[in-house]
Amino acid sequence: MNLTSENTLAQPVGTTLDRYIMRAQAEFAYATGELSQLLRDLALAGKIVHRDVNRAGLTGIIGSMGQQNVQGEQQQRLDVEANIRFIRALRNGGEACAILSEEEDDIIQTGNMKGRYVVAIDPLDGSSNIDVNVSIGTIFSIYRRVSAVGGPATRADFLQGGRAQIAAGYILYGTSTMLVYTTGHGVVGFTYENSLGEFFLSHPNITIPATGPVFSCNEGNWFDYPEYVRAFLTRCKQQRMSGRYVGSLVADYHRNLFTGGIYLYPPTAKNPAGKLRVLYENFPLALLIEQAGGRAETGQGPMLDLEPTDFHQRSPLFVGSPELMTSLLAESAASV
Ligand SMILES: O=P(O)(O)OC[C@H]1O[C@](O)(COP(=O)(O)O)[C@@H](O)[C@@H]1O
Ligand SMILES: [Mg+2]
Ligand SMILES: [Mg+2]
Repeated sequence: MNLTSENTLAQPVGTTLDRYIMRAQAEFAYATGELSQLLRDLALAGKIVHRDVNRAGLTGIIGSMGQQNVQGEQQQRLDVEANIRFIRALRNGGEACAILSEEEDDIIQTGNMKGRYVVAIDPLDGSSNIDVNVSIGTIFSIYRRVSAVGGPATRADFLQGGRAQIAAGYILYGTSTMLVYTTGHGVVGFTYENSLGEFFLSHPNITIPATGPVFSCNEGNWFDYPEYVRAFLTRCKQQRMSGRYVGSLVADYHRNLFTGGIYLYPPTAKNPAGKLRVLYENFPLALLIEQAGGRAETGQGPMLDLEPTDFHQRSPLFVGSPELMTSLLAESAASV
């Protein structure tokens, strides 16, 4: 037998998401498999949205839907498409009793009354980049319900607070499609293998570098930024850090997670309470970053300590490498 050919033959393809989830589940004696199934349902919808995103220009799922969502934002066709895909997958999966989506005014009761989980979701993040072929994503947050199993979900199920999340993650539809999530035991990343239709383990233990070369914010809002934010950004520039801003939260966040850096969406004149939504953007990304060794803040304290009051509540978001966050907070403290 020619050894070289044996070494090159049948290269292992890696650990599928399914297998990884099963192994992780086996580590928890009390695990019932419901959360595992929920993660699979999200991954399935993610695969379909990956396909829809990839061929949007051919299938005509581009452009505006000609209607607004509860945020007063123009809905893109892919926003609506992705929303339908995730709701359907979670409804059919049977584990989520209710869903809160960026694209829906109120809670969606799935009819899975026995379901023990609720999901808050941003089905398509980075809507302004959809039609220009720039990376976009999906962001999700999972809670164990506090309402009685067997009945409808309630507001309280979604307003438990960021530290009550039992899992959170995102799917990035970029140069490759990746699923990144945490169940409170570190952060793990999977890459989608198109030809096999499977997510494979590619990043077993993601941690953010203590600092990094990147600051990320929409400087078009510069004149609205609080003084301490401008002072911090000025120092970043004096240190010749690089400004990087895709305009898709998931893509900017993902880059910084790997290179080290800081993402800032401060209050602006247009969004005095901040632009990004607490329940399906800020909380899930804050849980992930803390699990990866970074920090997330509102400007008034840790993001995960914010007590949510409304489904589509917004807040400022500052998130990234611990050392950069510490110096931003020092700037803020000095400005008081
Ligand atoms: O255009 P701006 O003001 O910089 O805002 C961009 C931000 O808004 C968002 O597009 C908001 O998310 P959605 O696309 O899900 O509404 C973020 O992805 C992005 O970081
Ligand atoms: Mg978003
Ligand atoms: Mg969105």
